[in-house]
Amino acid sequence: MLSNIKELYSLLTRQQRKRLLRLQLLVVAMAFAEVAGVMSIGPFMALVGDLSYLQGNGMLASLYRMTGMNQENFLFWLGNGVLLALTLAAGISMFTVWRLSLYGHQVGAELSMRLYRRYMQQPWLFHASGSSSELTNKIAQECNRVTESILAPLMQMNAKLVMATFMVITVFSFNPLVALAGVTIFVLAYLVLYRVVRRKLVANGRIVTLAQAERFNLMQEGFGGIKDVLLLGRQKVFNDRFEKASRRYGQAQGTTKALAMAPRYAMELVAFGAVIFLVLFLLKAHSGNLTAILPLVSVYALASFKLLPAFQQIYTSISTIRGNLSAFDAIRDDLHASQEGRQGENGLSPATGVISPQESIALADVHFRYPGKEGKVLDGLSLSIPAKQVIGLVGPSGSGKSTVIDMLLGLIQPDGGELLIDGQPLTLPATRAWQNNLGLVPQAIFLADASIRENIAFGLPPEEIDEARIKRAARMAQLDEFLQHLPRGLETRVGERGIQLSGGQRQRIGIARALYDDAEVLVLDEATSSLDGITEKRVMDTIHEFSSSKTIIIIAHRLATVKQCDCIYLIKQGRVADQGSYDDLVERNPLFKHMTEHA
Ligand SMILES: Nc1ncnc2c1ncn2[C@@H]1O[C@H](COP(=O)(O)OP(=O)(O)OP(=O)(O)O)[C@@H](O)[C@H]1O
Repeated sequence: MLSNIKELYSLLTRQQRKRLLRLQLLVVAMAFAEVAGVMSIGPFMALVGDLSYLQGNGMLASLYRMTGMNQENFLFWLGNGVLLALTLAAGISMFTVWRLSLYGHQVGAELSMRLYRRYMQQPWLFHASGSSSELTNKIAQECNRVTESILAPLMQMNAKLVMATFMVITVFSFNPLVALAGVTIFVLAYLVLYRVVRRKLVANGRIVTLAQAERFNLMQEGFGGIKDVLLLGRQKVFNDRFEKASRRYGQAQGTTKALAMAPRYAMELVAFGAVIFLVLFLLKAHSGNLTAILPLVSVYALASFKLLPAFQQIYTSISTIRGNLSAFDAIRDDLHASQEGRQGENGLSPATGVISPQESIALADVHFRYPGKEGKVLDGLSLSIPAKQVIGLVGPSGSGKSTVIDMLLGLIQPDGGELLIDGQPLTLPATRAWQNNLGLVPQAIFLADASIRENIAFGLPPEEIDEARIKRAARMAQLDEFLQHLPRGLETRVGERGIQLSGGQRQRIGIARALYDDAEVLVLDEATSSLDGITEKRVMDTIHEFSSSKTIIIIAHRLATVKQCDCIYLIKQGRVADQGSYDDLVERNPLFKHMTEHA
């Protein structure tokens, strides 16, 4: 557990470490205030028991003589003084606890920001081969567990440990034997309890992590594929699986919480027993003189009143941390990686500048294999796309067309071969500038639960959206007529993932999105497959209209879509099998001819 805490500390930024150090001063101040508050009760109780103390030579007697008050008044004001000391101590404690809790939660929030930033910066392949529910779970759930169940308890424990140490030292100075006996009893009792439950806590932590990941997965699968779920009648399967995972989660989490809190009652019993034993012991030692033992008993009673919850808090913190370390395990590697990434963050090319192809975009003898997959998807593929022309990519399903597009877009890097812009290889740092000039309409268009306007200007804050560009893009994507029928026009919300729209409407918003930035290279990956013949023709005519100013790459299964292309590449098993105009290919290529007949 200590090594994990050290590791967590190493993940803090320099400012966070400095702040933690400053907080320690506050923690020490709190401990002092608490101890002073407790100690001040001693002299007061001594005086209550025996007013003759005021006649002696002690500090209290000198103070009494200085004030010139009568005995009752002095006792009254002394009582008020003690109360003030206790109030001050409570105030400082409240303030410290507030600052500590704030610190823990701010660090937690920063960790989740770090993870979000890291995942957002990962290349396409990272996302293409992973699960988005896993990432969401790590940021939302595991980070929350680290915050609530590791960082926050650590902060609490930090304060209580310092306070308890100060308190024990002070009690020690009053009567070492009594203090030693008391502390030994408590520490031993807690140690025994902790040893007994430790294993259970670790096992529970793992169960919580696994069950929670499964719950997130089921939520994403269930709600994401609700249409299939409803049609296939799989609700029960999903419900059962969710129920099982939730039960496991509830059971483990409940047990962990109970195990962290349960010893309180046993410990209260031990504490009361100890106080009774102490009173009896002191009475015996002072031959039954109650006045003599009253101050000592009051200090011990108040000290244990403070120490008992402190011990309990330390124990609860340790068991909560132990039960949730698995949450830290789940995000540890990503957090380390995010720390390394932070240094390189400035190295990311800025979103400024564009690379504008004047002659050609080419792939030269490229090879590519998806990580973890056996065969090559692209196997020595070469093609050249003249600038300002319209090019079609066709081929059987799975032949590698989308992979070619991802490579042209700079989303994946070839294992061998090169992407050449005007004959120059595209370097990694220049990729951002290249992408600034690209517009893509993907097969599956992601729509956010926002207005049509916000979806066209995807990701831009509303104040930065250019109205003229929105209108132009909507017009070119043949959205005008559709928008006229909507009472709220561009303000209409589309529902999550555009659920309130038809496939064709979604596609046209996707096309408008690609046109919004007026990119010089447009890539349409099955972009018009959901449009009816007439709308598709209108969209394609508009696209062909600006073919003299843009380079356009079209993937289509419906071969009529690529009929007007200047050149068509036929892709087969990761290579270019043939190329030429539509008519040429129909005439000479049996596969192409076959495809036209069955399109
Ligand atoms: N993210 C990925 N991870 C692993 N393999 C992948 C991934 N994406 C695609 N593949 C594999 O690569 C091969 C080519 O896929 P690709 O999507 O490029 O083909 P395509 O010609 O565009 O197909 P379609 O016309 O059906 O869209 C397929 O066998 C596919 O299983």
